[in-house]
Amino acid sequence: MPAPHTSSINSQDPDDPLTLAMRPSASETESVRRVRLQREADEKSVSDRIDEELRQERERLKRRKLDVKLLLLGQAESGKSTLQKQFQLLYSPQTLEKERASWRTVVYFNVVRSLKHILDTLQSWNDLAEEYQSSGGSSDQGYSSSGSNAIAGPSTSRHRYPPVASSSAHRATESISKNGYDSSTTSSSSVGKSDNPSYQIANLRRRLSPLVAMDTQLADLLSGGVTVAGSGRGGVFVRSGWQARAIENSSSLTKMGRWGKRATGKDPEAQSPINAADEMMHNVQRMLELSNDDIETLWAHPIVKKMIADRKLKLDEWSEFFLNGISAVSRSDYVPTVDDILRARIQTMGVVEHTFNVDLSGQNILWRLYDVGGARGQRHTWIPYFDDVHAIIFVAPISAFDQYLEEDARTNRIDDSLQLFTTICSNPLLKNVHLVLFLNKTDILQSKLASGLRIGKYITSFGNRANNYDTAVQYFRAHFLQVHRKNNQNKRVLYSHLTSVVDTKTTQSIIGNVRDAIFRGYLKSAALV
Ligand SMILES: Nc1nc2c(ncn2[C@@H]2O[C@H](COP(=O)(O)OP(=O)(O)OP(=O)(O)O)[C@@H](O)[C@H]2O)c(=O)[nH]1
Ligand SMILES: [Mg+2]
Repeated sequence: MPAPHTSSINSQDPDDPLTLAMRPSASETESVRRVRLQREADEKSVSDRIDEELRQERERLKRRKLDVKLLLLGQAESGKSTLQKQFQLLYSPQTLEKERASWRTVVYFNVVRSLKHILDTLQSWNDLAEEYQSSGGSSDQGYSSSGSNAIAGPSTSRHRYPPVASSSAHRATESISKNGYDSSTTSSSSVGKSDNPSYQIANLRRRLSPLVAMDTQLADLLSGGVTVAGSGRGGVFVRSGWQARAIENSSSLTKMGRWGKRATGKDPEAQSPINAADEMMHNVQRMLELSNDDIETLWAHPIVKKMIADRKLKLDEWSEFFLNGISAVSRSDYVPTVDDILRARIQTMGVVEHTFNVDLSGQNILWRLYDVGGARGQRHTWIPYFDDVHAIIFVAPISAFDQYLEEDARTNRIDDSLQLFTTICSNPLLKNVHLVLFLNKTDILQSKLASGLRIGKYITSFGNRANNYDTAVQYFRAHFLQVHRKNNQNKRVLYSHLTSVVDTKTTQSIIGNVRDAIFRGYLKSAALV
């Protein structure tokens, strides 16, 4: 059916009132006629263009109807984006390869945030640290509120060099040399001169402060300067497209010669934001390289180890991963490996679409995978995607029994996952959707139980069950299955898997099974249409 505006211009019916109204007057001069004809031709070309756009949009929607749509849902930090990376690695490895350099910004940010968290925690416990000192950091007696300033050691005012809080990357590197970061003037061995742990920590704090001060600038670079309430210790919310910004930075860095030359300030391009970002990344890399020994010393420090063992210092999985591998990360030629990319952590903001071409039984089908932000403040953005989705993978981290939501410190994370799963299972819009449950982070569950953490301490209904992996998995699985059973009017099947989505080999084989099952459901629903 033609669009209304075309019918009014082209209508040829002589009795049509609009045609009558638009008929040229009998006294129309030649020049007026030419102008009128030109105007009508212009209007027709605009109208034809709009018609063509509408036709293309209809085509696109028709094709879109044939695409498989898959939503990844679950609370923050459950592993949705990590699972999305595994899909990407399997079906579009070249795009992950292209993004590889951009992940360096995220890894640096993860390292800097982790150092900040360690130093802040040490500082906040400094009043209680006397026993740590007197026991050489190996006491089992825990902390006492002795009121000493032991861990932080000399107060800031007694520091030989004031800590650097400059927001300028350039000033920060300058202060690194002044503060003795330069390995030719000071090395980490000077830290070890004193046997006093508080002195050691204070010294490390001072030396690492310029690097730690880069935290906000790295966050701004990743988020494009958009700060969102609820960006927690995990870091920063990023929208889709953040890689493009970071890739631009990385490629211009490569052009500069492997972090080599710095902008002189004479080149007008040096004033551009990209160059400011280049310079900042260059400085962070140099700081990391020069601080490598200090980071290793801090990370291996008996007080830090003891605080982790006593659970006074809680670190996220990515913190431990990158601090353990700091010597590789701090090298000037560091490029994140696939494993690093799978471990790197940034919070997803809103809903991000990823597309893959999947070949199945001779058919090439486009899969649209939607990765969502799982924090509470992000969940309202999911709803528009419920309309025509074919399948959902719900990711629930069952290692999180001893953790609480960052957005609500009173809610246990397993409870939150179960509540969220209830709302998904009971949503009428989703009643025919193929549902898959990933009970994720089983590797972390295993190591937490091996370290003696007791589930019953955090989840009272676990009671006196055996505190081992099989019992725990059975218990958590039963709870999720029960939620599904109670909210399953349509008698749909729930497919569940025990996963550790950082493990590429097993995850990719699970993805293969999930893909086949989703595709069977998709073919059935396509046959019904
Ligand atoms: N060890 C281990 N780490 C995991 C696993 N799954 C995810 N992670 C890590 O957990 C962190 C958070 O994972 P993400 O995939 O970013 O979490 P998300 O669900 O996308 O979080 P939001 O975007 O905030 O909703 C990352 O550092 C991952 O590497 C797992 O099975 N085992
Ligand atoms: Mg995410």
